[in-house]
Amino acid sequence: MTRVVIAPDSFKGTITAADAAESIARGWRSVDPATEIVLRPMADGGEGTVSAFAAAVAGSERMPLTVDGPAGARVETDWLLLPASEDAPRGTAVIDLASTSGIELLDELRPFDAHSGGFGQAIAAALDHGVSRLVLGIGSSASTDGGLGMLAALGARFIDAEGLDVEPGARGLLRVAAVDLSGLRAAPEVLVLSDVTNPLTGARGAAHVFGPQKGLVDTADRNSVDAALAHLADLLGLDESTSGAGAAGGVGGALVVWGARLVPGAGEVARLISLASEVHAADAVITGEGSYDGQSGDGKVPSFVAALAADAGVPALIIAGRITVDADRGLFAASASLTDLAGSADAALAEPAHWLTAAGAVLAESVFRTD
Ligand SMILES: Nc1ncnc2c1ncn2[C@@H]1O[C@H](COP(=O)(O)OP(=O)(O)O)[C@@H](O)[C@H]1O
Ligand SMILES: O=C(O)[C@@H](CO)OP(=O)(O)O
Repeated sequence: MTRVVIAPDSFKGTITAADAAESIARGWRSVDPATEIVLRPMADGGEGTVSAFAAAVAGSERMPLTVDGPAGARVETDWLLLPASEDAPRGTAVIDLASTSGIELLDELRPFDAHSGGFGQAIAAALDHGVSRLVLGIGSSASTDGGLGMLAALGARFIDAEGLDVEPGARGLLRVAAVDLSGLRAAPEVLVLSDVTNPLTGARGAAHVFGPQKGLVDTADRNSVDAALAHLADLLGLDESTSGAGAAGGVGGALVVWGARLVPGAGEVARLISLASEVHAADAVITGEGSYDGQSGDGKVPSFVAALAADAGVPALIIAGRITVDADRGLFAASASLTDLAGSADAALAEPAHWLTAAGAVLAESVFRTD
């Protein structure tokens, strides 16, 4: 083993992608100091997307602003201004929803009241600045509001049966009777990096798949929100089956209505950091995320990196905070779970860097045992 690429996503709630990659490298080097290690922290549109661009694009500038967070309290955040280029003469704004309306900004889950308004406010700020192009990362959201909050911040109106504006969040979504897009700001060129490819509704849709992690724990509640998303799609003329429309609680679908183009985020970030050529030149690639589970096949970082590795004929290895029984282990030549190594989820969550280093060593040993 002479060259190893380490390309994890962040481990949500515990450690950034960059720190995770360094910790894994430390563990690998403790087994084989001679291996050349290439660090390529990844993101998929969810948290860490702006950071990945900031690290990769020279001359980019953080633009601070304050928005209404997912629970209403003000959040100090920023968007990223990429330098002007031939095809974007007034610059490109990169904004991630995780930094304005993300689940990690909540003190407690608010399945009916959390909303995506702050993301719309940040987009409006970038439009006010006059940028030529928007690159929007979506994922890691706190809400299932169908993108109502975001579109409202951009000038749309969502009206109840009495003709009044509905309240923010899924609570308002459940009562929408009509939409008025006449005041919606015009979209420039908008590229959306989506962390998942799920449709808006149904068994693989926003409410049923990502609702529970946001607090929509009752099946009856998820069914109501799912039906409300379907109604919203009808009103907006959106095809519910659009790939990625179910990302970030339906923000993906709302952005399609605004005229955006949705692409799988992992692929776009990988292109930016030249991951494919690094993987081709490697003897193995290590990826990872907090929870490697049944959702991870839908365009998330580990399955994307595994596909790149398969194309290159290079073995892929995975480290995750936990690996559930429904996860597809078959994509990887070896795996390590921090929860198993630490003996409990609490222990793994308490010291992520320590257990990532241990996992890096375990994977290196497994490779050298079979060499
Ligand atoms: N160090 C860790 N040890 C154990 N589990 C972790 C660790 N870090 C994150 N997790 C688990 O991973 C979950 C987040 O999953 P992750 O894959 O990072 O995000 P997502 O699936 O939303 O992209 C957390 O809720 C937590 O349960
Ligand atoms: O925000 C969400 O609804 C989901 C899917 O986009 O993101 P994550 O799986 O990262 O929590």
